[in-house]
Amino acid sequence: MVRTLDDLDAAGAAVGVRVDINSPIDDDGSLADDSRLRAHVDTLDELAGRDARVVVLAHQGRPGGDDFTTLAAHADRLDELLDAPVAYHDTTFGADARGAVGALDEGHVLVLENTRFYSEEVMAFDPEVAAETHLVTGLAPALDAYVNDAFAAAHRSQPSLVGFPARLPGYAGRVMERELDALGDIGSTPTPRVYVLGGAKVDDSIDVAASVLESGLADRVLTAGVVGNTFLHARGVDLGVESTEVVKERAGEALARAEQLLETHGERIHTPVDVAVERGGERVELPVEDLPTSEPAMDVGAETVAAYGDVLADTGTAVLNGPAGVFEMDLFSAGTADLFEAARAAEYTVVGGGDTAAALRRLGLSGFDHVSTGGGAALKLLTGQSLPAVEALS
Ligand SMILES: Nc1ncnc2c1ncn2[C@@H]1O[C@H](COP(=O)(O)OP(=O)(O)OP(=O)(O)O)[C@@H](O)[C@H]1O
Ligand SMILES: O=C(O)[C@H](O)COP(=O)(O)O
Repeated sequence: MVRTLDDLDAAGAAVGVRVDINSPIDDDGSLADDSRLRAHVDTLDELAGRDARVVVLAHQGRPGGDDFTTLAAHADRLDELLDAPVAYHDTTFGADARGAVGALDEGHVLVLENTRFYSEEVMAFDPEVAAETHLVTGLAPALDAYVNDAFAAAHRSQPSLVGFPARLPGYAGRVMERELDALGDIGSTPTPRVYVLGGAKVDDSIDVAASVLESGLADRVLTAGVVGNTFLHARGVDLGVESTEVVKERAGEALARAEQLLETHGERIHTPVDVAVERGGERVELPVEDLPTSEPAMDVGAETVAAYGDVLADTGTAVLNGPAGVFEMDLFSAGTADLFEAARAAEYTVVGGGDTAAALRRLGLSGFDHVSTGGGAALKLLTGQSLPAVEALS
């Protein structure tokens, strides 16, 4: 059982709060999207409002990436979003950081530097070993408690995620609590359970399909996007040169696994019955029987949405991951918009995936029971696996 903020005596305490505010960064170093910061406002304002001294720990990007930057801009934006005053400090652990935490007033928030500026934080550790890292031993003495609100990073075993709770009393923040409530026990949600797998991370989606079909978590898998094209190809449909190239590039060795899955669970895996292409600047929908075509298949067609809609209307739980087409282009957004709309007919709907959440925002889709802040972390829970950072809290 994970303790929550309801169990924490916050007043006057120095509380380290691990959040996931890893965000897209513009060329000039500013934040291109602040939705991940907004997600943590409740947790941070609640703690500050309860007179905690709030110390924010977070990562941004990976070493070597263009988005691997300081958290100064994140602190500035949090200062605008939170009721509490927010300051930034340019180290994460050591005497300097401990001094800044010691000087922090009750009800104030201090954002420490990007945890991944330190090499230990890009490695995976068992919690007992993570508790001995410089990052943890160099900051924990200044803290009274640790809150993990970083659901989207909870599939990582890095020191800031699994090391602190070995040294300090650990609690789940409000984001973590909501995500675990919605996704933590997917096996007890209403049945039949249908996984709708789209998007372009084909190998990941094939892993998910294999896992949920074999464990029985999924009664059916509906495929769309490049994932759908891959299963069509694996079923022996010739999509045409362009789409076949994308499928081979995206699926790689996973293509053979898709073929095996069709052999063992083929009757539970649904593939598109029509696809949309661009012809003379117009959207044209082609039945699968009319393939191959020289244009790339960029979306599912209306017949597919109707067929999948029939399945979803009799569904207990719909789990949606990945858009049904290239939703970023107006010509190919209909499949995603209409399929997600149809999924709302299910008794309980959960949506996971970073690009999927962006698609919902862009297409103005709402009304799902739960939209996860996490990609990889959500998928782990949705395939019935546990998360190291949550285990470390328990
Ligand atoms: N038929 C298609 N052809 C090419 N690209 C497609 C097609 N269908 C969907 N996509 C692309 O798939 C991308 C999103 O796929 P992805 O698997 O990354 O989604 P996600 O699971 O929500 O994201 P994440 O796993 O990063 O949280 C979009 O950029 C979209 O344009
Ligand atoms: O954006 C994410 O998925 C999380 O912040 C985890 O980031 P990572 O994949 O670089 O560990």
